[in-house]
Amino acid sequence: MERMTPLIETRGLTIGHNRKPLIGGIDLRLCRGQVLCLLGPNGAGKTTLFRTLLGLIPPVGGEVALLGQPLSALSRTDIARRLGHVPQALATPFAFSALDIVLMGASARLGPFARPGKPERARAMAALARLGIADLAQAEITRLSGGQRQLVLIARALAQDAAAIVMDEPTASLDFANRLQVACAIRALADAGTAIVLSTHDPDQAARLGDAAILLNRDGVIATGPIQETLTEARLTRLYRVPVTRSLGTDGRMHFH
Ligand SMILES: Nc1ncnc2c1ncn2[C@@H]1O[C@H](COP(=O)(O)OP(=O)(O)OP(=O)(O)O)[C@@H](O)[C@H]1O
Repeated sequence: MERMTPLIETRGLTIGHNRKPLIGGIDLRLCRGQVLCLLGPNGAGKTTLFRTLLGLIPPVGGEVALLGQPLSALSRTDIARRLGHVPQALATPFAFSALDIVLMGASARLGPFARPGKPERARAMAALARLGIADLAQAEITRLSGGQRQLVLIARALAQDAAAIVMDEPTASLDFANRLQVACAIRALADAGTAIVLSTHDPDQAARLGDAAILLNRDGVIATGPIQETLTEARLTRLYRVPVTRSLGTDGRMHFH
């Protein structure tokens, strides 16, 4: 029974700010090992949806459940146990080490005054190792490349031991090589069981990484469902309000122009 409980589920969710609805009718269901890609033009409401899923702003209507529990009944620590967060970029001027940053995730379950101990350090190191960056543990975060910093942020979410992670444009500021490396790391996490919701402005990336997609613009939810059926020419044209064509590469993957 537990295996069937979605990690994230929304029912009739309306998101918005200060009780003013932005988008309604959001019905999501995300299970173990799935990657759900959120696509939409600037200002559509992707960050607003993430902040709602994380319990940082209240829904204007409808419900969010994490592992079957209504979000409204969960404390911040309970939410952190269920849902990790990878922001677009790390905004810190401080010379934290990569390990310091990941320890923040590993300590998310501790009380506000508890100090991380051996188990938290072990969890943090294991998360760095899973992303192939254990050798960067002592490196100063300000000296890492954008791609390495993004992997550290993903390791921080992983060290939280949450079953699901939301990622706000995790590859937005990265060059081509770093984008591929981070995308591979994300897919590997999902293949190992983590559920991931990510926003992206790149339909090719969504086609490569995603199992499902949700398309949002100011008109609302344009489509949601399995990736192949959702990323159609007609729907992307409607989403972005420019003509979009879809082709199949020699690798069998969908590409969009
Ligand atoms: N704190 C806020 N208070 C009121 N309105 C806000 C607030 N934050 C965002 N908005 C508005 O909500 C709408 C959706 O913004 P949001 O940041 O969720 O879009 P987005 O899809 O993440 O955009 P982008 O792709 O540019 O990151 C925008 O019109 C924005 O101006």
